[in-house]
Amino acid sequence: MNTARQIDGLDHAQLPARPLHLAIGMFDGVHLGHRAVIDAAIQSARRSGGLAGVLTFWPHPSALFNPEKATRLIAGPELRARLLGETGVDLVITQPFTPQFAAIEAEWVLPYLKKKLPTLSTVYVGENWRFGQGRRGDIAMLVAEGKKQHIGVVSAQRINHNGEPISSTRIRACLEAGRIEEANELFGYTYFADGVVAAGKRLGRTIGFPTLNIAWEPALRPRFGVYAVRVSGPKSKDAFLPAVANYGLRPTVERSNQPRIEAHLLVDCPFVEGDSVRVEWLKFIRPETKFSSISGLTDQISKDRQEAAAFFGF
Ligand SMILES: Cc1cc2nc3c(=O)[nH]c(=O)nc-3n(C[C@H](O)[C@H](O)[C@H](O)COP(=O)(O)O)c2cc1C
Ligand SMILES: Nc1ncnc2c1ncn2[C@@H]1O[C@H](COP(=O)(O)OP(=O)(O)OP(=O)(O)O)[C@@H](O)[C@H]1O
Repeated sequence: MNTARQIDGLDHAQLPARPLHLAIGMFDGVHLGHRAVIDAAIQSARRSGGLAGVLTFWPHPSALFNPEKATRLIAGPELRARLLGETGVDLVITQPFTPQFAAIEAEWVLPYLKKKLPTLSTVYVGENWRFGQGRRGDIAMLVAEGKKQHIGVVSAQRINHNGEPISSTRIRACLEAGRIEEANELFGYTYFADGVVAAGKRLGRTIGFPTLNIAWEPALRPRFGVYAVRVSGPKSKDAFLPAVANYGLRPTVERSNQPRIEAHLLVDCPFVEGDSVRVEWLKFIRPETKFSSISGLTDQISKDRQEAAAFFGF
C-alpha cells in the first residue's frame, strides 16, 4: 500500500519530531539498486522508531545544464513519486532542481539539508553518488561533513546484475533496444504503461484482430515493436490477461506521430473504451514494420499471436 506523504520541496517539509533516515537521489525508474539504498533507510528507521524518507529532484539536472540533450526519463514526476511511495517509505520529498539549488557548494549541502530538515539523522546514498555544484561532492566529503553536522552517512555498495552495475542509464538503453526481459530484471518489477482505452480506426476487428488502443508517450520510449504483454485493470478484477501488442506509429495503416499501444487479448476481453488498464511488458517479439499490404500485416499478426501464445504456454 502507498501511504507515503508526498512533500513538494524542502521548504514545505514540516516533519514530526522523529529521527529522519533519508535516501537521496534521482531514482529514475526506481530500480533494484535504488531500492537497496531506500531499503537501508527503511530498515534503520524501523529499528530506531524513526521516519524513512526519500529526497528526490525535479527536473533532472540535465534539463538545467543541457536542455537540448536532456536525459529522456523512464518515469515522469508523478509516476516516480508513486513508485517511491510504494517502496514503503513514510515520505517522499520532491525538491525543485532550480539554478539556485544546483549552485549550492558541495560542503554546504548537508548543512542546508540539516537546516531544512532539523530531525535529519542519517543519509543513505549509493557509493558513486555525487552532489553539490559541479557534482564536486563525493562520499568521502559526505562522511567528513556528516561528522561535523552529527549526521550519519550510509553508502550502499553498487548492486550489479550479470557483472555490470545496475543504473537508470543501463535500463534506458535496454528499453530503447527492446531488451525488455533484461530491463525487468534490473527494475525488479515488470515495466508497465497505465492508460485509458481509446477509440481506434476500427480496422482491427475487420482484419480479425480487435485491439485495445492506449495512447502512451513516455519521455523515454521503449523500442517500437511487437511484445508479449499482460493487461489488467478494475474490469478484470486486476487479473492479468495475456495479450500481444504493438507499440508504435502503425505505419502500414496511418501516418501518425503519436505512439500507441495496440493490445490484442488472447482471451475474452472485458475492457471497453474509457476503461483504465495497465499493460505490463514481458517479451519483445519483433520490430514494428511497414507492410506493403494489409494482408501482409494480417499474416504477420497471426504469427505474432502464435508466438505470444507459445510464450504464455497456450
Ligand atoms: C500484434 C500486432 C502487431 C502489429 N504490427 C504492426 C506492424 O508491424 N506495423 C503496423 O503498421 N501496424 C502494426 N500493428 C497495428 C495494426 O496496424 C493495428 O492494430 C490495426 O490497424 C488496427 O487498428 P485499429 O485498432 O485502429 O482499428 C500491429 C497490431 C498488433 C495487434
Ligand atoms: N546499482 C546501484 N546500487 C546501489 N546504489 C545505487 C545503484 N544505482 C544508483 N544507486 C544510488 O541510488 C541513488 C540514486 O541514483 P541515480 O538516480 O543517480 O541512479 P542511477 O541509476 O545511477 O542513474 P543514472 O544512470 O541516470 O546516472 C544514488 O544515491 C545512487 O548512488
